Order: sequence, then structure tokens, then C-alpha cells
Amino acid sequence: MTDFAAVRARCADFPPADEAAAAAVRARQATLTKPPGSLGRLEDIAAWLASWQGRAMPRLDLVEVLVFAGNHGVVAQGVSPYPPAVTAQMVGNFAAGGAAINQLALLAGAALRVIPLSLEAPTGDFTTDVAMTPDAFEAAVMTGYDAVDPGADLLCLGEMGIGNTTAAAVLAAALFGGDGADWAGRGTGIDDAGLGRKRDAIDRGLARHRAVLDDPLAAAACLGGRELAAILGAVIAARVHHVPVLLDGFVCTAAAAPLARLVAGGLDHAMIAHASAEAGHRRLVEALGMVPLLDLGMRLGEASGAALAVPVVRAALACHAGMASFAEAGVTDRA
Ligand SMILES: Cc1cc2ncn([C@H]3O[C@H](COP(=O)(O)O)[C@@H](O)[C@H]3O)c2cc1C
Ligand SMILES: O=C(O)c1cccnc1
Repeated sequence: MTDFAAVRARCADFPPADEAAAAAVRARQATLTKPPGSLGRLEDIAAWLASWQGRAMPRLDLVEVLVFAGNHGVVAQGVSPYPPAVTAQMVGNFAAGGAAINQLALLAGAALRVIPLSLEAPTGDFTTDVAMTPDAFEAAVMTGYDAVDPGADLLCLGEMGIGNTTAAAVLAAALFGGDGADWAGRGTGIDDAGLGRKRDAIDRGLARHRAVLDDPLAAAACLGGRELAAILGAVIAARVHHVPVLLDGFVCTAAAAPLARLVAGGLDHAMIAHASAEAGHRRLVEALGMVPLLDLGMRLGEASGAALAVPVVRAALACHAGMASFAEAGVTDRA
């Protein structure tokens, strides 16, 4: 097993949060015409943007949505009600503008890019094989890394890949413990028998690869998928380039999770945009110690929840940048 040197090297020197920028935001917030703290998480979002962009006054001029697509050998185990051909068909639908993410990215004022990863060659079935060789894994991570525009002000991440809720569940189990019964959900809507097959596939995958699962990168290579690896690479690149990240639902969060195991605070520049209805997401979010922004019962993927959270982030910045201070407005402060 390789040591994944290319990936580890990019995680070696993460820039810290810009505490001075965050402090400047907090200081300005104290002067704005509202009771202290009354904008709740909007105030936290403004400080988070500042601390990871490294700007006392954050900006949201360039918001990017990256959707990575991949196919999964584990679909041979009957874990999704849809055939793998749907992955490429949906990539076509993204290009034609017909998917949910097209509408949500438009509404968010975000540029959407879709990046298919070798859809014609599914990853290995993790119940019988490794999903990816170390080289294939590192190549997918670097595809995601290189896809990030270093000039972006905010990055939304998501995925498309039939079968990938199974890959995400087994990866979450490998990283945080538990088994198929703990982590498998119904994904696109699999029936009870299919859910049973999914749990069983996860348990067999964990047993097969047990020896290497202490290493989060080895776990992601053996059990994950190319689009999950690319999301991990994009989250790493975003940290290096001072770009705050909105993660989508269960699959996207699981894809990014190895970074939290690899580097303490490795996901501090990311927020989870929404609590997916996919069983397992709440458990994963808790394991990461994060709190999703929205909770709308969505379970789509495609970065849909991440794009939908962009207007909330824009609202946080609009209030922060545009509100008057007590002095400017002639409003009496509580003092
Ligand atoms: C038409 C269609 C559009 C989608 N958009 C996202 N997904 C979502 O569902 C898939 C994962 O669910 P499972 O593990 O059950 O296969 C992923 O492609 C995910 O992005 C879709 C699924 C379908 C069928
Ligand atoms: O939350 C997700 O990421 C999700 C849920 C169901 C299907 N695809 C993705």
C-alpha cells in the first residue's frame, strides 16, 4: 500500500483561519443596528467567510458549484433501484440544464461545472475487490484538487453516481465505526429487500478491507468512489486557496470526512449546507461535530442542498456589509 504521498503533501501546510479578519467582523457586528447576536448563524457565517477568505470584509463575487460524477462496481450487489447508465444520462441532463442543480445554481448566482470521472469504467466492487488502486484514487483526488478555481469566493460541492450512497455509508462506517445497519439508508428509494442487500454489502466490505481501514485515505481508496475522491481533493484545494466550502448531503459529507481524520480541524473551512433525509447523515454530522445550515427533508445530491444554502450565505454578507451602525442611523444603543 502506497503512502498517498501526493495527497498528504497537500494537507501538510494548511493555512490557519484568519483570526484578525474574524475579529474585525465581530467588532463590526457589535456596532450594527440590532441586538447583539440577534442574526444568529448569519453572524457566524459572516465571521466564517472572513476567517477563511482572509478578508475583514468578505465577498461573494465568484460562487462555484462543482459536481463530480462516478460509477460504482458495488451496484452489482443490487444496492440501487436505478441502473448505472443513469449517471451518464444525468450528466447529459446537467449539460442540457434540466436537473434540479441547474435551477438551484442559477438561483444562487453560482457557476456550475460538472466533471465526469471515467463513467465508462466503474470502480471495483468493494465487496470483492478494492474500489480503486492507490494510483487511481490519487488521480481522482487530484482531478478534484485541480478543478477548484483559486479565485473562487465560495465553493459548493456535490456528486452524481448511481450506487454512491452505499459507498458513502461504508466509508462513514470505516471512519467512525458501526456497521451496515447503522449507516445504510434508502438512497434513491430502495425497498426493504434492497436495504438488506445494502447493509450486507457494507458489512462484507468492512470485513474484507478491515486490515487497512485505520488509514482514512486507504479506506477512501478501498471503499469509496472516484467522485468521492474528487470531492476530497476539492475540499483540500479549497483550504489551500482560502476558499470556504459548502458541503452538500450525506455522500458529499462522507467524501470530505477523511480530511477530518487526517488533519485536526481539517474541515473547519467547510459548512454542511443541509441535513439530508438520508439515514446516516445525522450520525455523520454528529461524528464530525458539525451543524447543518438547512433541514428541508431533501435527499437528492447533485450539490442541490449546497446551492440552496448560497442565498443564506449571501443574506449573511448583505446584512453584514450593508446594515447601518447605531451611530450612522441615530439609533440609541443599549448603553
Ligand atoms: C434521476 C436521478 C437523479 C439524481 N440526482 C442525484 N441522484 C443521487 O442518487 C444517487 C445515489 O443514490 P443510490 O445510492 O440509491 O443510487 C446519486 O447519483 C446521487 O447523486 C440521483 C439519482 C437519480 C436516479
Ligand atoms: O444526501 C445525499 O447526499 C444523497 C441522498 C440520496 C441520494 N443521493 C444523495
